[in-house]
Amino acid sequence: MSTDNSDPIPVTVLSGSLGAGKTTTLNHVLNSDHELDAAVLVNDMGEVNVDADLVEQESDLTQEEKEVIEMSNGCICCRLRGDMLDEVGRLAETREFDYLLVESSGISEPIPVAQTFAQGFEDASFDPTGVYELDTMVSVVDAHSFWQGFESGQVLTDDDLEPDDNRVPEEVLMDQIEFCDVLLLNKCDLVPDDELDEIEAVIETLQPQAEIIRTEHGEVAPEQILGTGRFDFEQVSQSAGWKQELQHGHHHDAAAEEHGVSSFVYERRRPFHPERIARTLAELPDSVIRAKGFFWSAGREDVSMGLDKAGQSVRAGPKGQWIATLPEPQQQRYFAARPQIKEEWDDQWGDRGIELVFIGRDVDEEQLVERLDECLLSDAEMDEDWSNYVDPFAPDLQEELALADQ
Ligand SMILES: Nc1nc2c(ncn2[C@@H]2O[C@H](COP(=O)(O)OP(=O)(O)OP(=O)(O)O)[C@@H](O)[C@H]2O)c(=O)[nH]1
Repeated sequence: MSTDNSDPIPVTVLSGSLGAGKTTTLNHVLNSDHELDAAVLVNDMGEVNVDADLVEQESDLTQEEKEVIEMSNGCICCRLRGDMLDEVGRLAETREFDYLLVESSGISEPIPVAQTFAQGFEDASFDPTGVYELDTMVSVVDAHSFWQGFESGQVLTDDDLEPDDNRVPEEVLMDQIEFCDVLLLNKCDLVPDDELDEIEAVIETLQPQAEIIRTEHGEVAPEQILGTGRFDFEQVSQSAGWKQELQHGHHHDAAAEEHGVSSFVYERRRPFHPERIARTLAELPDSVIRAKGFFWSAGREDVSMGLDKAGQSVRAGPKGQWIATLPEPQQQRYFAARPQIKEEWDDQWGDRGIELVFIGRDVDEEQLVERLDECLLSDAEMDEDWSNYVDPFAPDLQEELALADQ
């Protein structure tokens, strides 16, 4: 069976940390669905592409039925975005197959891969839109090393990533959890059930919309990750728990609460004292797994500061603009689109304020709120000249938050 030439070829992308079980899952699916006429694109960081050999060896499918394209020495999401499109373009022209499976390497990030398929890539010779259609974004998460995954504290080396990209493994893991349609919690054979329940409660809070499937040795039914039709760029971009919480308010999840997993929004219309909040953010308790949002730092009325905490990694710094600093016509457009902004407008400060989401396990919410409140300017400080305050934040979010005396 092969697809009609005019139908777009569905694509499933598997992301996941190194060793999470992507290849194992891929082999399981290829071996259990013999009707499937799939091309497999494997992107691996190593010089020798072991994964492609594995896929070839273990699958009964003949070379004619299945094409394995190896791509080495780079990460799909950056250097090889163009190369990946060249390959899938060549595949689309010369081979007939029903389905494209992409295994992206351990540190590659799911969002750029999805963007490449959904929107193409400016410098590439091949435009995938209309030829390919992203069907399902799958993230394979290693249950056995789940907690360590948020504690790496490592910095990826220059060899792993583009020079302007200095993200740490827990941030990439967070993207994999937050940006997927189906999440395979793999290696469940190595973890006791009560701990799996706990891990699942955390994942559900970080990512309330994906389907979570527990697996052992990647044993998933092919139809759970192929031809699901679940992918929708807009929807998945909005699916992260912190975004849902900011946009739609708090949602009670009994299962999560039973396991001590909670989330809340901290919202104030007053600036933080820059040094106090920098210290507090740098010292957030380990129980806070995820924090995200924006805040107003006194003395920096020109920009909104962003906060992005994933596991041990914390970034805070200038992120965006306040609507209050935009030219009048642009402000009017915001008011028209979101009347709530106008309703909450402050005569003096406009939309400046604080909105931070915290997600964690066994977080002492009361204590954290108290600590954050202490970082707000006092009434006396509100009348001070804020321009004398020291700004401890880096000029952008490229650097992790670190305090000089720590
Ligand atoms: N115990 C156990 N081992 C597993 C499971 N799934 C995979 N493994 C083993 O974990 C190791 C890594 O699995 P792979 O499928 O190669 O992982 P990967 O995500 O493709 O790894 P990279 O391609 O290196 O990023 C292999 O030795 C697998 O046999 C599982 O569910 N349980």
